[in-house]
Amino acid sequence: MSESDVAGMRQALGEARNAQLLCPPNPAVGCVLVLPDGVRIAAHTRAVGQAHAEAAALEIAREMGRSPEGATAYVTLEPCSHHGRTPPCADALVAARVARVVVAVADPNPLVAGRGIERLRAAGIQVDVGLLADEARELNLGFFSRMVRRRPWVRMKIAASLDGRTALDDGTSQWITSPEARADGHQWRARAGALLTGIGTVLEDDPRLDVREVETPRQPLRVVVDSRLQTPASARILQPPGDVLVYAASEETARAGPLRATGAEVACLPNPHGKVDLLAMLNDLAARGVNELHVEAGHKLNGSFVREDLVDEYLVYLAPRLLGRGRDMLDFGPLVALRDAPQLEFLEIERIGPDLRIRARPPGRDRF
Ligand SMILES: NC(=O)C1=CN([C@@H]2O[C@H](COP(=O)(O)OP(=O)(O)OC[C@H]3O[C@@H](n4cnc5c(N)ncnc54)[C@H](OP(=O)(O)O)[C@@H]3O)[C@@H](O)[C@H]2O)C=CC1
Ligand SMILES: Nc1c(N[C@@H]2O[C@H](COP(=O)(O)O)[C@@H](O)[C@H]2O)[nH]c(=O)[nH]c1=O
Repeated sequence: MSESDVAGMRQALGEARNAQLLCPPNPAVGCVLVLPDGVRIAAHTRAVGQAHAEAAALEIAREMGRSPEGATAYVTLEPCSHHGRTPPCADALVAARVARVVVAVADPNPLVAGRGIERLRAAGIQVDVGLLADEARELNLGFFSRMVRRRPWVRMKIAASLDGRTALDDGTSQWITSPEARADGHQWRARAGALLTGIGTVLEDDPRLDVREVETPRQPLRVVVDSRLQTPASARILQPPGDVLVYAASEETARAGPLRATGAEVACLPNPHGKVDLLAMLNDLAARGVNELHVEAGHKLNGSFVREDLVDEYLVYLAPRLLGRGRDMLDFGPLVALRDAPQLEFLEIERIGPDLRIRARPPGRDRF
């Protein structure tokens, strides 16, 4: 593939990034059409139920009065071949008589993988697959996770002091990190399909757990893990905007009734210890279309996620202050030997205002 192919795909990836807040549960896809005279038309997936990237680019070409015939299309994900909420993009590209399609990565959905590419090739279109595939996959890691593993990509956000405390002993935690770091945290909230916390945090912090600090076209689903349904009907997390889902270990109707009356959904997924079954919950969230799950809970629930090896990525904000005694980040262990310590790799370390943002993953975690 040539330098201009790489440039075309880079532009398509940039387009896809612009769709990341907008289109969940659909993947964020970018498409760049390069017409035979070199004119470029770029588009990305629109909101759910509206045009996919390829259809959006073809529509722009039509509006410009330009024919896409003979064009090269750069797409960050294999064009779809099935009738979902919109018609198949592979058919639209065939009907538009494009000459060549460059695909970054094949669709991970086992039911449709490869079919779009086959459809294009069967129509005589040249199809090249695999350009900047890792970047394209990374951009939609949540969608890949839901399709392949049947669970969301779990990103755990923790805000702590440099000595690793997330609250004082009495539970006071607002605020440890700076306004800049908190706004950055909202950017990560905004791209998630769901935001999750535990009943301990609901009772101590009464969080809203919505997206306020950045502009967003959509509010994620808010999820509370609350085995015994202790969430008070007055909790701020139950207020608008957006939907709320409470996972319990027993559906005690006396407690579930008032919660449901607020509009929240209550789902019962017990584990053998009388708590919420976290893996079953992840499967359920995936079935509901959640690609990325943003966890913002206290040390107990965070610890359970780690113990069950369910965290795919850590998003840790460290403030340059010391709290001494107080709540930890993660309540798990004690480990009997250092070799048993879960191993991570740093992915990225950034300065956000006065704080540090560290992203880390278990090695090879994104290879599924
Ligand atoms: N700085 C930060 O980043 C953050 C700090 N915090 C701070 O954390 C503190 C609250 O921490 P914590 O009490 O640990 O709250 P959590 O949010 O971790 O909630 C813990 C509760 O979740 C319930 N739960 C249900 N199922 C499970 C399961 N499978 N595994 C574990 N827990 C389960 C348990 O209660 P039950 O059995 O009744 O269901 C448990 O007590 C507050 O002080 C808050 O300010 C909170 C969030 C972020
Ligand atoms: N203390 C602390 C955080 N705490 C997290 O933010 C939640 C409050 O959310 P909301 O009500 O939507 O503003 C709280 O329950 C906890 O999960 N976050 C941070 O970025 N920095 C901080 O210092």
